[in-house]
Amino acid sequence: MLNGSEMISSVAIFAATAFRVSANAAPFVLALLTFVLVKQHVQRRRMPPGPRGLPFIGNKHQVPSIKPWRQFAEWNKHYGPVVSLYLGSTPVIVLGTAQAAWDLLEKRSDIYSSRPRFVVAGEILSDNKRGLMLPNGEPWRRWRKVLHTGFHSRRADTYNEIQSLESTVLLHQLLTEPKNWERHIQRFAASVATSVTYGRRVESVDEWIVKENMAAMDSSSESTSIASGGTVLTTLPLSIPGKHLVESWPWLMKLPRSMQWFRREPEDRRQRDIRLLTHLVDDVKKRMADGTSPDCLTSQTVTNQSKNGMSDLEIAYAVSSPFGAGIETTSGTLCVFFLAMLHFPEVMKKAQDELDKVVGPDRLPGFEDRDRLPYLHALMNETLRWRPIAVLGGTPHAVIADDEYNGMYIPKGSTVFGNLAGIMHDPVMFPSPDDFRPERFLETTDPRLQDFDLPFGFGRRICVGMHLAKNSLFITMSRILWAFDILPAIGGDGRPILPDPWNFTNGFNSKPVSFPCALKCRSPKVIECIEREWDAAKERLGRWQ
Ligand code: HEM
Repeated sequence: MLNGSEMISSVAIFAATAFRVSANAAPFVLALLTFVLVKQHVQRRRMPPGPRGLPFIGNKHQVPSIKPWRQFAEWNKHYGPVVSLYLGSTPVIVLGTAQAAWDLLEKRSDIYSSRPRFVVAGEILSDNKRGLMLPNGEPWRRWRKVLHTGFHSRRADTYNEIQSLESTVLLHQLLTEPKNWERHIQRFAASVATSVTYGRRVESVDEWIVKENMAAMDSSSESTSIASGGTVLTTLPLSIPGKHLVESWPWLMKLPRSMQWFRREPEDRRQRDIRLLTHLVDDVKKRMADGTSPDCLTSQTVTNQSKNGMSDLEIAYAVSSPFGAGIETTSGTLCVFFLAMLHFPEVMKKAQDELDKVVGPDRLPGFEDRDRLPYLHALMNETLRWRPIAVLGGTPHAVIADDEYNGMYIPKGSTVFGNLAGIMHDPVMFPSPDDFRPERFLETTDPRLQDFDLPFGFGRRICVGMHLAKNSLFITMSRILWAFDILPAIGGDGRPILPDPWNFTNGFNSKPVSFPCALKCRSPKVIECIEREWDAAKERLGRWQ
């Protein structure tokens, strides 16, 4: 929807432009506008079905800025698995079933793997150095290769040691300070990210490296949200009046630089980001030189600089990607896990029975138990399905050539959302979708569900940190359930507090709004084991200090 400042600025610009247009040019402009409208109307009739919009603004007024994925899912229910709409002059395609998303974003990924234009976050804020927002092309391929080399399946397993040690720290924190469970989870996710990226762990989410990086990522994801198909996904308060406008009217970039009011704040932020990201890489280089840096994404990428052909600055931006993409997604999914355990205690009990049988009370579960814990594995998949954090499928895709799907025309330049919030609740693929039933992943013979990658996106853009994320989820979920019963907190009136299972944040990633819960240690042996393992872990963690 157009906000107040957008509306005022649009009218002002339109009036100023109209004023300058001479009387002779007016008929030409009118003809041009009519042509655009007629073309859009004709094109729209061949496109997938969808809600009727208005001239110029399209469906902007119908897309809520709060949790737009819910409206998208409603439209998919009403119009079918492929829906089209317009946000301003940008055609938008919303995919509401996994099949439609696989058919287009995977099978045709040669044309569906680009990104929409991100004027503020991509071009101004990061000078096109944040790969998540880069269109399909050589710079994105170089960026992606660095991250793929750092996090492909076998390489991700080389980080098991730090994930295991960090999850031991997490258990100890949950044991000694259970009230702050959410903060401990965030610290775990942040520390895994800094360790695998810069070979340096963090003791607290208040450490500057986390705070500074999160601030950099926040400003980037704020602008990304705004750009994702016009004003959809606007979630954070905007500090730059009229910043939206340049996403809808990129020709404003052609104004003399001094008149581009929307530039100043992101450009200042860019200088700050460059200083921070360069400092982090320099620190790793220094530790590489004196032989104290553990193997990490930055050390690998710096070592291979002549092969990957990237500049120092490109490397600094590329290796920072796990911060933006990996912390909130991992910690948010773990919060969903806590929420689900409160609502479905019978599932928790089943997983604990499996852990007791396979692991027993005398040692912590480890990565070596992975293949012998099928129910736990199914529980992890069900957590990712029940409430996907990347509600709209992460950053939207863009299609770079005209296409046709089941007789429907999809124009080049469309923004495409794989609406995971809707897809994961498609009752045909997931019967009784609101239930939390890990069994659905054990009963299925569908290989796409047995090897469940759907929560991680599609095609060439599929989450590059998927294996690392799955390892983090496995080790934390198995150890937490092995050690604790997750129970509702007790309110002042003596009654259990059960949080609303739909109370989620608005935003690019949507996670449960903070809620209290109680953690009860399952046996005295568990406490002994956590204390023992924590003592042993402290020394080994020294490598990542
Ligand atoms: C539970 C945790 C996670 C979930 C649910 C998740 C989900 C996603 C999704 C849905 C996408 C969009 C894919 C698409 O465009 O089709 C994505 C992209 C991405 N993810 Fe993750 N992610 C998680 C953890 C991580 C971690 C730990 C890392 C870091 C190592 C990471 C790095 C990335 C990157 C760099 C991209 C952009 C890929 C590109 O544009 O080519 N993610 N993720």
